[in-house]
Amino acid sequence: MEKSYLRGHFRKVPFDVLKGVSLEIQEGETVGLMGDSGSGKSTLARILAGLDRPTSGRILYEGSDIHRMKRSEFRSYRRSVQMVFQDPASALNPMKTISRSLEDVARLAGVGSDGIEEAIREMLAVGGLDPEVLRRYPDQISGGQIQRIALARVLFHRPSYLILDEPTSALDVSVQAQILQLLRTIQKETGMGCLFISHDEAVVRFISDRVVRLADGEISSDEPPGI
Ligand SMILES: Nc1ncnc2c1ncn2[C@@H]1O[C@H](COP(=O)(O)OP(=O)(O)OP(=O)(O)O)[C@@H](O)[C@H]1O
Repeated sequence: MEKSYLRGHFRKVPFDVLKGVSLEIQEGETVGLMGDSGSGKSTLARILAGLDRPTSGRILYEGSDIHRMKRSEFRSYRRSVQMVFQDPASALNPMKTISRSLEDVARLAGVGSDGIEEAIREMLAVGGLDPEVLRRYPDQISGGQIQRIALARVLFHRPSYLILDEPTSALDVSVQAQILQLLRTIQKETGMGCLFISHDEAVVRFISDRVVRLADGEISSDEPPGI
């Protein structure tokens, strides 16, 4: 798969970010993706989540090219492959309490009025969150709590795959460790496949079954030293 962006003010020149990238993630597998800043990690993540298109090449899901799917199939793909970003605060409406935001998630997932309370309880449990957070606004809770809420929200859609783009980079080391532990528990319980993007080698190695590296637009497998 290839991806080029057009660059330049007067004359647009294509800039190749991804050149012949090939990556397969098996069900239940966690692949760590490392690479320097600007190497194209987020570009690849967005393409895999169906938020952007490759310039050429295909994204196959259960054997089907996602950009040749029927609209309803593509929508279902978008639900099956969820993404968590580095700055989840921006994904929460600052004008709504956490309770209202979680209620929206449940409604969007098709939960009726009588199931909302139970859905919110489930999200709190998955994120290991105190119900106390419900009446607060996003700027009244910690970065770790926001990331737990972000995880609980996407997991409510029961995704088959989760793409995490630097999900713990903005957090203190101790909070980072708690979120990674939570992720490990969730991975074990759900059997989800994950693509975990980080520039932090220790974090990537802790969470991943295998690690790949993106450099010069290409993917190579990254073996730990000594193997
Ligand atoms: N929409 C866009 N239009 C033009 N160029 C873009 C666009 N999005 C990203 N780029 C460029 O593509 C390259 C790869 O960006 P990308 O964000 O994918 O890298 P990254 O590896 O995730 O970087 P970081 O680790 O700093 O987040 C960068 O040079 C960036 O400037």
